[in-house]
Formats: sequence, structure tokens, C-alpha cells
Amino acid sequence: MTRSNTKPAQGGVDVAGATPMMAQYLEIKSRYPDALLFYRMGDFYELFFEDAVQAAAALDIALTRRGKHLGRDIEMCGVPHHSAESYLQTLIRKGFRVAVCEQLEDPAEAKKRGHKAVVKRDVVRLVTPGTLTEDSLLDARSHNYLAAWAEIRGEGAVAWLDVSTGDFHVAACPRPALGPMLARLAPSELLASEAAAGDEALGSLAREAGAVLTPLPRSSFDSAGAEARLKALFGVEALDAYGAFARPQLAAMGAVVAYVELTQRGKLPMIRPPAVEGPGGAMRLDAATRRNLELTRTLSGRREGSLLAAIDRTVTGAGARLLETRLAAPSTDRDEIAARHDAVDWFLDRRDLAGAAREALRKTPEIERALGRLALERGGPRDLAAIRDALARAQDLAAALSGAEAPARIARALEALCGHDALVGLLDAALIAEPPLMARDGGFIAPGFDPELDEARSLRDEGRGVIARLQGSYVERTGINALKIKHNNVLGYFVETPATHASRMMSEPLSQTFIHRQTLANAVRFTTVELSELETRIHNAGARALEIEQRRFQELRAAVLERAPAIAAAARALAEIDLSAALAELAAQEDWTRPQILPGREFEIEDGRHPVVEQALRRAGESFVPNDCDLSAEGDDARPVWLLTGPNMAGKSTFLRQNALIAVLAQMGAFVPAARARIGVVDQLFSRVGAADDLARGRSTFMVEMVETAAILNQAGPRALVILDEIGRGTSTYDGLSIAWATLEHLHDVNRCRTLFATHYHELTALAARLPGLRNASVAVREWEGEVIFLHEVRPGAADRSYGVQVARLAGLPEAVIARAREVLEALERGDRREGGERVRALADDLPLFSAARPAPAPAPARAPSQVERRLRELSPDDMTPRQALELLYELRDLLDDAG
Ligand SMILES: Nc1ncnc2c1ncn2[C@@H]1O[C@H](COP(=O)(O)OP(=O)(O)OP(=O)(O)O)[C@@H](O)[C@H]1O
Repeated sequence: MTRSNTKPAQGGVDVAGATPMMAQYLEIKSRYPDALLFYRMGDFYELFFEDAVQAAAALDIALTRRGKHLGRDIEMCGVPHHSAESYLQTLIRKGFRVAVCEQLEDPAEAKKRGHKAVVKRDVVRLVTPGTLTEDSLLDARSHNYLAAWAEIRGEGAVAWLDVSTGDFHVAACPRPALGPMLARLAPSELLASEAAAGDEALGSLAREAGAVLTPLPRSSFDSAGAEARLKALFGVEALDAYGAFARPQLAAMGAVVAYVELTQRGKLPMIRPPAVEGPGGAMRLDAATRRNLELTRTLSGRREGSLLAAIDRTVTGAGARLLETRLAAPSTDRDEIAARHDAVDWFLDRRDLAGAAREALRKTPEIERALGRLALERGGPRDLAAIRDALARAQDLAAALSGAEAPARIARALEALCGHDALVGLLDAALIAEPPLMARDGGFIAPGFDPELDEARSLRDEGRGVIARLQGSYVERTGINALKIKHNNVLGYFVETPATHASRMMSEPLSQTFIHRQTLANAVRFTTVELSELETRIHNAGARALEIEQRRFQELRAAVLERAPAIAAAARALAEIDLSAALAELAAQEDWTRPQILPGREFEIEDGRHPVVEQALRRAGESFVPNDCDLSAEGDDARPVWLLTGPNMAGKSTFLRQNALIAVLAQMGAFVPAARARIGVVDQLFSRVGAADDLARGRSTFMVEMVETAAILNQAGPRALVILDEIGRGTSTYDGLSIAWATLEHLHDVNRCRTLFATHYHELTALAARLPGLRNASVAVREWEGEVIFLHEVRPGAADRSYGVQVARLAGLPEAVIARAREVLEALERGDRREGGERVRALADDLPLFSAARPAPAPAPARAPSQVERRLRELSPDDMTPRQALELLYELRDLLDDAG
């Protein structure tokens, strides 16, 4: 054997010289080098070599060895197949991909080919983060997107699919917009061509969005191949009916479909025709803005504490997913926004109906994902029952909500809820109330639905009863009371009579029915055609019942899939109703109002509040102080730029964020926490509010801040809303002040967008005199007996001073430091602020900055150890018996007494 012509697989393991089974394993593994191979052996999935090492560590299970391969131990670990799902879940969460390799024939079949023959096996599915369908592997309240990024001659596109629901979208996406797009979609897996995936910048964008980056060969992104693939998928001659797609869009969609085909091994999920998102259809929010505003996750990555958690009143998984999708991509289309507001308004006016609808929805099972699993041949009877129950409830819901004149969007939803009677009737008749998860073991078809099945089951279950009845009828026919039907392993079922009746039994007419089998000393045994038929039927009844159930399951599945588009539309309608009713509930509970969305560049908020802070304060028994904001860029005396000053802790960040959140809420279709809101459509929202070190990328706080500020100044257009908090804070005073100054001027003169700018550089307030679009505002505090009281009120005009020292005192800085800070502050306020300036230098000379105003207390003089302490120090507790310890206690107490 020469090494050069052997095929290395899996890190240098050679196929040649392997046992037949190992050779099969290595051949299959060589096709899935990037995945862990779950190799089915009987009741277990086994993993070998490096896969075993990695999986054992990730799953915290035992790593063992199984023989040798070419002189080397084979590492092995295994998971039982019936609990494989939970292990899969752990592995997928940890970023692995798993190729599931099954036995494709009964081991007995293989044996027929010779005792060394290996059972046929192959991979039936590649499990990856973006292609999950099982409820146990998915979060019910979040989408799970598989996205693909394609670029052709500088033009880019992103396509995204939720494999579990079939939701399929595509949008043009130039490279600079990819970051915001990924931040919005938060896909769990991103596909890119091998060439693109090698780009470190793309890798880091994917990581930031929390996605696993999967490189695919260039051929998967071929746009001509993609077009053919999509046409075949949707069974159409041309894709025009779905929209006009640019080449990169085709390439991205094609890659998604190719990858799904690859991972599902040819079984395609239900994929809806792609919805094309037009340019500018959604408000643009970059990753930093989403993070800063804590829209769907807090800065620490939790849902709790985010805006999403504060406003989520939905009662179904699909409703929650729709809310998250809308919140991640607020609309810029006024008609769309108005339609959403109309739906909320309608429910708000009919709270009793909304309440009833929510009650009904609460009991409605999830159908989008059930439908997805059925399409992928991964569904079971429980999925059918979910569809039956949900559609039945949908009809009731439609009946309850009809009558009252509904706005267009609700009316359309109600329509989609109806017309499923035939299917519901079929499923109702066919299925038991609460069927099992899997079709495998049967027991889900309702009695009375299929006479053949009922008979098979009654034979299976009541075999003895049927035999007893037959025996009764034979006794009657022969008049022989001692006639019995018995069973043994040689004859199977037979009729037995005492020998005395032999001659009668064996002569006409009884001999026509009873066929003689055996004569014993005291008894004669017979069989009958009926009995042997019955025997075969009893024998096969169980298997037959199962087979009929499987056939019925496939028929029901086909009936459901035939109506898949209508069922999916009903599922979407349920989600829409859930979300509209939930937003109405929210508006009523929290006293929110319908915002006016205008074509111009207005931004007038009266009595606005921060939804998350307000709820937190309420829990603590405190109330939120509402504030107005007017950034309108319309009219002659428009002042679209507000410069906000005020002490730390006064509420500047809260005010900035609340106005950004109001814009997001308004345009996603919700009501807003304000007494009145008039908002001209915002097409981009930028927020730079505080920053954390990005040490992973080797950037300091200041660098992060500057990168984000640069993005805003370069990209913010006239319809943008910009929120900037304390720009320049991360560098020396005068550098920071200069950067803040120039940034403010640029926003005012060049970007000319609606801007909220909070700063602690009071020098900037002077700019109001020169910049006509700039207005000073400040957060009010009151000083009382040397303490500051925060009023949280935003008022016109600049703040007089910053109260930083008072706030520091509230935070518990030592009195000595506070007193010293006051002295320095006074000195600075008397003179110029320039670092290195004369007065500052004098101050540093006169009053050494780090000497304490009051002498520090002298350290306590060293004290000689007491006798008790000395005795204790000498001890070695390990060497003492309990008795000695007790004696020692007495001794110590005596020592104390002596000392006292
Ligand atoms: N409008 C308000 N009504 C009531 N309480 C408020 C209001 N705004 C802010 N607060 C309270 O004040 C705290 C501080 O607010 P915030 O963080 O916005 O201050 P800040 O001025 O940005 O401070 P810093 O400059 O130190 O970041 C909040 O956590 C909140 O509890």
C-alpha cells in the first residue's frame, strides 16, 4: 500500500486498511468535513475520531475508544437516538453543524448479502443553525433566519428565509448597508460565496449579528442557475409574477434554496414566493443604534429590560415574532403605517372584542411551524391537530369579530381566517382529540373514521373476545357444549371437542365446516376456514392497523399541504390580529396615543415618556416626568437641532432615547407614549449614546465613538433623526470640546437633519447665537441646602451650571474629595479653563491636587498579640482529637479569664 494513492479523510485518517464499516464511515465523513457526523448504529448515534473528541467535550459525555484504525485508537462517543434532539440542541447552540447519518435498511437485509456486509447508511439531513424546524430547537417568540449575501459587479443583495415557516424575502443591499441589514435580521446563519466569506470584515459583521458564517462554492451563487432553481421550486415559467429581480437578488435567493436542498437532502420545506423589499421600505438603523436603543435586547444581551419586552403584549408565538420583525424594521411607508394604526385604533375602540380575541388566540396552537414540519416530512399527528384546532378557532374568531365594520387590514385578515371548513371537518373526523407527536406508533386516527382500521384495531385489541364469540357460535351450531377454541404453537388456533363427539363432527354436515387435524386419546381437533382466516387477521391486525394509520396520515398530510398557502395566510392573519389587539391593549394600559405620520420633516412630541424607564419607575412607586420635544425642520423659524445641557443624572440620556423610541414605535405601527405626536417620516435613525470598549476589535471607547460619529456625519440625510450623547467625552477636554463643536456645526449646516445633541460642554451653548436652526434646552434641577434635586424637566435655554460635584457627593465620594473638588472648581471658574493656563498652574502649585484637604487619620499603632491569639496561632487542628479540642476550649476560656 502506498500512501500517495489512498484517500485521506478526517485529519489524515486513511480509508485503506479500514474495516468495511469504518471504510463506510470514513467515506461518508469525507463528504461532510465541516460537520459532526452522527453515525447511526442500532439505538445510538456514534461519533468517531476528532468528532468524538469535540462532541464529548461540548456535551460533557464520556469519551471512549473502539478498537484501532491503522494502529491508532479510535476515539468514540455516542448519544441514544431517542434523546438525540436535546444533544443536537446543545451542539447547534455551541455553533456546530451536525450531519445525521441513518441506517437505510434493516440490518437483517444486510445480513442476507453475507455476514460481512455493512448496513446501508447515508446522511439524511444536515442540521445547521439556520435550518432548524423542531419546536424544541427553536425559540417560539423569535424568527430563525437563514440569510445569504451576494454581490455581482459591486451590486449587492440579501435574501432571507425562515425555514420553519417558509417566510422568504429579498432586498437589494449595497455593501455599506449590509451591517445594518444583518443587525436588523439577526440571522442565525449567513451564507456567502467562498471568496466573499474569506473577507475578515464580512466575518466580523456576521459575528456581530450573532450569525454563523457558512461559505458556499461560487456555483451556489450563480444567478442563471439560481433563476432555474427558483422557477423549478415555484413551478413557474417566469419569476415576473413575484417581482423584477436584479442578478444579485437572484443569486442570493438561489444560494438560500440550494443550501436548503443540500441540508434537507432534497426534501424541500414549504417556501413562500419571495417578497421583495423595495429600497427605503424600512427605517434604517445600524447595529450601534439598535444596541444603544436596546430595541430587542439590552446592552447585556437580554430580552428582559429591552423595548421589545416592555411593549410585548402578544399572546401567540407568531404574534410575538411579527412584533419583533416590525420593531426591527419600522416602516417608512405612510400608507402602511396608517393601515397598522387603523387596526390598533379599531381594537382600542372595541376593547371587549379585543379581549375576547386575545382570549381565543391564547388557546390557538402554533400553525406556521407545524405546517413547515409537515412539508418537510418531519411533522406528526400533533401538527395536524394543531392545524385543525387553530383553523377551528380562527373561524370562531372571524365570526366574533365580523359585524363591526373593520378597517381594510383587519377585514383582509378575517377573510383569510374563513373557508377552511372542509379541512377542519376532515381533520376533526379523522383525528383523536390529543394525538401523539409521532405517526410512527399509530393510535391517532379517531375510531369510526375508517371501518377497516376499526376492524383491525378491534381484532388486535379484542382478539380473545372475537375468538370467544366464534366459539359461542360453534357451540350453538354443533350443540356440543364442551367445544372449545384453543391455541398452541404447533397448530395455532384450533377447535377441540371430546373424543365422544368425533364421529358426528367428522360426518356431514359438520365435516363441511370442521376440517380434521388431529386425534388424541380423549379429544379431536379441527380447524375451519373462518378460524384460520381469523388467525391470520389477528396475527396481522396490529401491523395492519399501523399501516392503515400511516396511509391515513399521509392522506391527511397531503390534504393539509394542498391548502398550504391558505393555511399560511390564516396563520399570518392570526399573527396580525394578535399584534393589533396587543398594541391596542398596550395603548390602553399605558395611556398611549396615535401618532400622526406626516410627509414633511416635523417632529413634535408633547409630554413624551420613555416606556422602559417609566415602567421601571412605576414598579419602584415613582412617576415619570413627561417632556416635550420639537425638532421640526418645517417652517421659517424651524429649529431642528436641540442642544441639551444639564447635570449628570438629570435625565438627558433618557430624554434623547425616548424621542428616538417614539419615532421607532410610531413607524412600526404602534401608538406612542406621549400626549400628542406629529412625526414626518424618519428614514434613518442614528443614535450614539454612550459606548463600551470594543476590546475584541482592539478599539478604545474613544475610537468606537469616533467611528460611529463618522458614520453619522457621512450618512445622515435630510430625513434622518440623529441622537448624540456627550460626543468627545473620551478624550481631553479641549480635544473633546472641539470635536463636539465641529460635529454640531456639520449636522446643522451639512446634514441638516433633526438632531438631539446632549453635551456637558457648556461652551457649546453659545453657538445658538450663530446657528439659526439650533435651540438650547436643559434639564432642570433645583439646588436646596447645597444638595441638588432632579426635576427631570426639559426647559428652553441653556443650563447655568453642571452640578457635577453635587452629583459626585450623592454618589458617596469622600467628603474630603468633594471639598477639594469645590476649591478647584471655584478656582477654575474664576479663571480661564485652559489646561496649562496660568491660573490652573498656580492652583496646581498652591494646592497640590492629590493632597487631601483634611489629614488622613494616622494608622493605628501595632499591638502585641494577646495570649489567646498566640495560643491559637500555635495550633495544628488536624493533629488534634475531639477530646483535645474540647480541652483546648476550656484552656482558652481560662486564658481569657486570666487576662480579664
Ligand atoms: N423624565 C424623567 N422622570 C423621572 N425620572 C427620570 C426622568 N428621566 C430620567 N429619570 C431618572 O434619572 C435617572 C438618570 O437619567 P439619565 O441616565 O437619563 O441621566 P443623564 O442626564 O443622561 O445622566 P449622565 O449624564 O450621568 O448619563 C434615570 O435612571 C431615571 O431613573
